[in-house]
Amino acid sequence: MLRNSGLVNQKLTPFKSLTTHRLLTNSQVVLSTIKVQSRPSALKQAHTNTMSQLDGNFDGLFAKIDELKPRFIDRLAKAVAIPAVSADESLRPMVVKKAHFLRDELEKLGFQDIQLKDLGVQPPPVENPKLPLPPVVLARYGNDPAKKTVLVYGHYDVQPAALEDGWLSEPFTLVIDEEKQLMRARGSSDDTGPLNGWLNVVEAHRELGLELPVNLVGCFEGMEESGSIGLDQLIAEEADKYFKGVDTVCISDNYWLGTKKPVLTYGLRGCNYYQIIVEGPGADLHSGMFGGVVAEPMIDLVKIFSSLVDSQGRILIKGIAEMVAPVTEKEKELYEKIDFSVEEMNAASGSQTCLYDNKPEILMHRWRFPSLSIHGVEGAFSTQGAKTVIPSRVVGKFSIRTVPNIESAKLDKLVIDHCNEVFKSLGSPNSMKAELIHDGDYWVSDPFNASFTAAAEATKAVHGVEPDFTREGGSIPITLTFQTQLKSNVLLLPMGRGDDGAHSINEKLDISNYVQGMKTMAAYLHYYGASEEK
Ligand SMILES: NCC(=O)N[C@@H](Cc1c[nH]cn1)C(=O)O
Ligand SMILES: [Zn+2]
Ligand SMILES: [Zn+2]
Repeated sequence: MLRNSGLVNQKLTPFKSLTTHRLLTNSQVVLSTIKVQSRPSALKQAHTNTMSQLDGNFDGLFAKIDELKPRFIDRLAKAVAIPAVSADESLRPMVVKKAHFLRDELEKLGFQDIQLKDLGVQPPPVENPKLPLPPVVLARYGNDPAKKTVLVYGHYDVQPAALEDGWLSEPFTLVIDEEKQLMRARGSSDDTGPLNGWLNVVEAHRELGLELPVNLVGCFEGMEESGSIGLDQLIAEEADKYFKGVDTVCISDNYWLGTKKPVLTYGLRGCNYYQIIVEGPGADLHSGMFGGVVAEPMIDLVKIFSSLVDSQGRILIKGIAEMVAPVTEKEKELYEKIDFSVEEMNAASGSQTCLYDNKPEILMHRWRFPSLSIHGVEGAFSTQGAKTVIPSRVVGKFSIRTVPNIESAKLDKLVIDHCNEVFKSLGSPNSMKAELIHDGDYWVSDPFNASFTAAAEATKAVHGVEPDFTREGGSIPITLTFQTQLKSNVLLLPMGRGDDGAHSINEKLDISNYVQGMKTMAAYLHYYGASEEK
């Protein structure tokens, strides 16, 4: 269980919803009317039009985003209030409800061709074999052949959260901490805040009567936190249909490395998630009557767990290290230049538990080496007190973050064979099954393209500094699929900070990151729309 960070004496304001929204009607939307024969000359014309509307600076657009801040916070408050936890089967209706909320917001903002794509039922392993997957929400804004098309991806599902885990306030209520100028709620940073950012950018343009410089295609899923199940297939099916003509993909679903310097991200680790089911006695038993007499599933599980990884974070499963790409001399130079420190790492984890004492090693272990994490045990006693029970069935959960050049299928075999061997060596009469729950590939790309350049220019325009180019230790399973299926570049443009507490207790998004993030998104669209190449 995660512990309370100990923050006290804050000035807290539960966010009060605004009751009035002034929205533009469709007739107020300024869409380009340029009719074109050839794309390059049309693009040039379109660039001139959209950039000239801004007169070469973003002052008006940025001022509008500042002005609309209360409305944008209101939208976020409404969105995070829906507990769309994809990993909790009982909350699946809430995930679907949030898809409907998103659809309604898109409709109000004048998005077109809004579709809720049904992905069928969730494949095994799953408790309820009829559990429907939440829909993928597709929408477009503008369809002008003279403009470039940017696909923006986000996810509306969130990680689980419970007050008793140590949250300072109810996780599905947006709370504004006035003193720290931050918004706290599950999903504020990962990924409801950034997803809302795209909607807000469109709203700011509409309010100004300012044409969007690109066509936008929105692809918003509700299963990212559970492996993006079903989305690969949808992207393959829609590559030449809904997604036809997409020039680049922009994902805002990760974080700055630290708390001050904006970054653009060109790499992610993958994630293969496994479970180990150990079963024995027919029911949970009294340990006084059965302890020492029956084989305990929890004891077997702990033995297997301890064979996976050591306390220094070294993976003990044979054959994995051999698949990892060697570190090159040139690569080592990269890490020194990144703005980060051991202190920032410790501050983000709220502890002094870092396994490495220098920046390059921390970054390499976060970005380019695999890691194995043990997440929890289903079926085991986990609350306060001292219950003397022998659980009859336990399900252990762990995952491996993957990196170049780990082959996913080969990894699965190594992991499952390892678990089977260790269990066999225990000589236990219990039964054990190790299996993959879901997986998603790692992704590393070349950041030298028009989309990254536009994002770097946008960052400079908003923050006054050049961004660092970073990789990310987390995973966004669908990134590689977009790149391969749409044959396009993918840019990761993070909104939140490294200390946002995504997946942890007290997840937050600084109000400045929300606002500056939207300005960066908006400027990015303008720079990218005006760029000569894809
Ligand atoms: N913001 C990205 C993110 O949090 N991604 C998840 C994806 C995932 C993979 N398996 C389960 N969830 C992450 O944990 O990195
Ligand atoms: Zn996310
Ligand atoms: Zn996440």
